[in-house]
Amino acid sequence: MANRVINKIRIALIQLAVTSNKDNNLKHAMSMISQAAMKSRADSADSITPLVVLPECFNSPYGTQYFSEYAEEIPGKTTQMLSQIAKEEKIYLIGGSIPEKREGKLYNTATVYNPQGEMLLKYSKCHLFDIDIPGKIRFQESEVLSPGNQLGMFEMSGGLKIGLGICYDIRFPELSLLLARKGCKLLVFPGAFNMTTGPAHWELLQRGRALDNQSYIAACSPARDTKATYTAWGHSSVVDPWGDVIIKAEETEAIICTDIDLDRVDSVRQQIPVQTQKRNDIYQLKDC
Ligand SMILES: NC(=O)CC(=O)C(=O)O
Repeated sequence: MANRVINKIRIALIQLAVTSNKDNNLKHAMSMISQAAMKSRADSADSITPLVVLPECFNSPYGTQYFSEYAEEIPGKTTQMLSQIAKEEKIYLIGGSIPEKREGKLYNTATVYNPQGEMLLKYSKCHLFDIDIPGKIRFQESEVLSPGNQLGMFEMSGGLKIGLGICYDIRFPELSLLLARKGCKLLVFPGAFNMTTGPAHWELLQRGRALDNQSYIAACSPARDTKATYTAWGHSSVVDPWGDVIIKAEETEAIICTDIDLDRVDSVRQQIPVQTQKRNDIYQLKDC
C-alpha cells in the first residue's frame, strides 16, 4: 500500500457557521466533520481517504478582541478533539485555525491530522492581516498576534505533498510559489475574507495563485453571519490548475466536496510549461 501511486484526492470544505459560544462551535464542528467524511465517501467507487478542511478561526469569532479569551495551547482541548475525530472518521483533517497561546504570545494557528489521529503539521499564519480601508474596514491582527516564521506543508500517503497557508497569506505569491516549488500540487487556505475584500479579491486571488503555480487551490471560509462583528464573505471554493473554479459554496453553511486530479496538474504544466521557463538568470525566488 505504501508504494501505491495516488493521483486523486477527494477534498471536502466545511463552510462552518461559527458563533461566540466556543463549546457549541466545537460540538458543531465535530458533527460537520463526520458529515463531511460521510459525504466524501458517498458515491465513491474507489477508496480514497478524504481530506476534510475547516475554516480560519473556527472555534472563536474572528476579531482581535476575542483572540486572548478563546486562545488555547496546542495540544489542548480543541486539537485533542480534532485528533480524535480524524482517527474516528479515518480522514486527513486540516483543522482550520484557532487562536493559539504559546510562550506568552498569541498566534493564528492551523493543525493537520492523519487518519491515525497524529498531528502532521502545526502552521502559524505568517502574514498578519493588517489593513485599513477608510470607511470600510480596519483590521490589525498584529495588535495581538505574532506571526509564524515557517512554511506549512505536509504529506499524505503516497507521498502527496499539500501546501498550507492561512487567509491573508494567499496575497503573497512568493509563499505559494515556494510551496509549489517544493512539490505541492494542492495549496489549501483556511480563510475569512470580509464583505469588502471578499467580493473584490477572494476568487481573483485563488485563480491567480492557481495560474501562477498551475496547482489546485482550495479556500475554506466560515459561513456568513451578518450579525457578527466581522462578517465573513463565505464562497469557499476549489480552483483547478487551469484557473477554473470547479466548485463553490454560496454564503450560508455548507459542505462542498470534489475530486482533485493530480494528473491534471502535470498535463497543464506540460501544455504551458512556465514552470521550466523561469528566467532564474534575471530573477530568483529565494528559500530562506
Ligand atoms: N482575514 C484575512 O486574513 C485576510 C482578508 O480578509 C483579506 O486579505 O482580505
